[in-house]
Amino acid sequence: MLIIGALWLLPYLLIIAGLINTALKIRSPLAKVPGPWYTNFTSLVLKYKEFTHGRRLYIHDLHQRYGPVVRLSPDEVSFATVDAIKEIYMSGGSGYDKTPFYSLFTQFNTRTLFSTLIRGDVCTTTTVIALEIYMKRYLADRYANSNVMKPDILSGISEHAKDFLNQCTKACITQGYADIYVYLHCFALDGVTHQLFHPRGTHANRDEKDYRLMKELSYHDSLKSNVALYYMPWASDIIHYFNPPKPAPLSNEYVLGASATPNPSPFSLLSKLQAQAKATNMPSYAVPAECKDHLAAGVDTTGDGLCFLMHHLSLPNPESQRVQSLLRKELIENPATPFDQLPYLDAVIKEGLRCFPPIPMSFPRHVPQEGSVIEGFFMPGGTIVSCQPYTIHKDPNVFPEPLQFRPERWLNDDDDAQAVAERNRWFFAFGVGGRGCLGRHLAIAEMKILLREVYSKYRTTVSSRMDSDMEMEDQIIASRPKGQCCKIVFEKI
Ligand code: HEM
Repeated sequence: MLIIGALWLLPYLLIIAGLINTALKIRSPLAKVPGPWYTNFTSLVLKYKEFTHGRRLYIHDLHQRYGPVVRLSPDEVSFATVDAIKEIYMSGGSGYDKTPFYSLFTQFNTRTLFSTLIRGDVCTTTTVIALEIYMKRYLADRYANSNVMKPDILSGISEHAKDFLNQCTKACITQGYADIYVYLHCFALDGVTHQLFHPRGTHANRDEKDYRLMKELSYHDSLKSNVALYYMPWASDIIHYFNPPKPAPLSNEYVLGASATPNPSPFSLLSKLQAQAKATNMPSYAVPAECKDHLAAGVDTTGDGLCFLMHHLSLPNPESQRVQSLLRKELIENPATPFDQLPYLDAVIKEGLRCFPPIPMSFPRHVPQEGSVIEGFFMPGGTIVSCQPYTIHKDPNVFPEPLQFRPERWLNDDDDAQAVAERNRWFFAFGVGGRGCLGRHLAIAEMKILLREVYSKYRTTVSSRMDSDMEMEDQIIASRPKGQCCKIVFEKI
């Protein structure tokens, strides 16, 4: 009775709570950060943009309007300068830890290198104690350039590049074009599994079962349920009820089986992980979970990056044709030069990753508890801060005419060495610092070997039957060609 009698107070209490909340927001240090007025009070617009594949472009647009520091929500700020990159990602383990966003990437309910948030992180929501950051140092030698450049690894990648070209030329004979999106993702799967599991790597451009495995990995649409899970982990049962997680029987079966292979090749990641598992009491799922993580990290990234790049080189405009001809000239004139000593090839790959970074979206981190000053603004502890390659790579002061695809901007003879060095500092496609990409050398070797295989023998053009959208479409962290199809004609030279 008393409670019902006091109900008339409720609207007043809500108004007072609202006013206190507003006053706190206005007094928050983040109120000083440039950004639309509503981002001081709500994250709803940002969440809506994330839910509708629009986060990256929304943030980019805000940077163009408000400058290099932009408030995205009452507790999130985006930066677009190299000094901010240094502070957030390279402060030598200073405590800008990954946010719980990365919990979306656990594998077999186990945290892995990519989804571990902090040093010595102990997983509370899932079943197993995390792999710690030291694991990265331990595994790093498998991805070091000196390991990737071993003949056993390079010959495997070359073989897979030949399979790719073989599929494309066969498809051109039978249907007049090749859907390179499919065959490039097969190539990326084969390349990464060669490194992970040899001799149990896949041959997706030859083998029907491996091809289906690639399809399972690369053709999914899980953005909305992942965004919902991130913001409402407590509602996971309801979210899964309405949007059940896509089963991945082929990849799970493959990874579990391959991870148990006895005596994998000494250069493989698996050999190192198995040695570690023997020497320590690593939980049983840690080895397959780590392998699945690297599989996921290495397929869409390399496949999408190559797809955007080859599509661009094949466009029917004089500039694309010019770049393709120059690339071919370098490859034909230097058949015996190792692929990592071809400057124009290197510049083409770099420019491709600048214009079309496969992970173009922010890599979110938490400000350490004591707070920090970034670009002159105080960020309270716990603020989410990030930079996104999509915006970093388009700064016109560093990359003049940023929308133009110009490999020459990476060559010393085009400009002075200082400008090129500065551009390298702003190159952010693989992230940087302690949590930067582990597979970068492998990815670059794969891309170079494939482009050499194709462009030293073939001219490529976009097919007249190309009817798919090649716009970048945001997924949860990566972006892929929207239509997931890219029809290219291969013509022997
Ligand atoms: C063009 C291809 C690739 C691109 C653009 C790329 C990009 C990235 C980026 C931006 C990050 C950091 C993300 C963040 O900080 O949130 C990352 C992390 C990572 N990448 Fe890659 N990646 C590529 C290929 C690969 C490959 C082939 C592998 C391995 C087989 C791999 C394994 C990893 C791993 C394990 C991490 C997590 C590192 C950590 O958290 O300490 N990546 N990658």
